[in-house]
Amino acid sequence: MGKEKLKKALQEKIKSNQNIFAPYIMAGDGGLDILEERINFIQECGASAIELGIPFSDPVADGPTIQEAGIRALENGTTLTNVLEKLQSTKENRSIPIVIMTYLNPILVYGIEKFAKDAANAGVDGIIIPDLPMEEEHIISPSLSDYDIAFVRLAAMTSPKERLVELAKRSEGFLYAVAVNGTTGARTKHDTNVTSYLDDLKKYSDVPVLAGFGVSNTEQAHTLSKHCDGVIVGSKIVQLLHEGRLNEVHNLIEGSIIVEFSS
Ligand SMILES: O=P(O)(O)OC[C@@H](O)[C@@H](O)c1c[nH]c2ccccc12
Repeated sequence: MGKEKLKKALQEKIKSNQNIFAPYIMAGDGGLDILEERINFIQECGASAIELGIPFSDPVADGPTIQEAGIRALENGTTLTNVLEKLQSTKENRSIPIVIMTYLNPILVYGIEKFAKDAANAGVDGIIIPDLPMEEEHIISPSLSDYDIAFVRLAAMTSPKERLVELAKRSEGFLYAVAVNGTTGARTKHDTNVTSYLDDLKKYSDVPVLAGFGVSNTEQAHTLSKHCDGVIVGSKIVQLLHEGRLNEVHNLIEGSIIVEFSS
């Protein structure tokens, strides 16, 4: 469970020479009743892990696509509590690691210790908290550690080298390399300096490095994966799922993980 499960799932992909692909989905978008079905579908498409977003009223790091998905989920009555309950009641049917992405506030409201305990019990393997700076993370890291939940850190392109080195050292499960200066949202290309940023993070990190923000097609996934271990795709996946374009989700995941040999 937990850290070990996440580590193993990612290492397996790396060993079999595939790129890692971790889709982000918004819990409760389309109703909590279809969450299990969506997780199973993504698992079957060959994803290595799922980043599961908890909807929040003030999602400062998110662009329009994920903001709108969050509003739909909140309107459906989705809360951290009922997401954890759903994960708990369906955990036997799932093998793919789950990483929860939530802003800090819902955890504070829930209670830090109780959150770590209930999340572990629900089969949550890792967590990402984008609005919790490194200087404040001691409020939660001991509880996560007690319950064996991997605490994934986010690296930003604007951070100085020493900070990136420290974040890489602390990160558990994988290191999330934010690949744009801005909010989440599908883009068709990245700045050219992203590649050297990823190369640097690979040097600093003992855990896999995954690039996220702005990835929306297989070409970008391949380009970025040459400089790290794989990608996280949010907005594009959220949009395709919302529109019921499951075939395209499948093609995006499958087409991104398979490394083509160039002659
Ligand atoms: O949507 P994009 O551009 O594909 O980016 C990934 C992203 O959605 C997901 O990882 C995420 C959604 N909300 C976040 C907030 C902070 C950090 C990361 C996230």
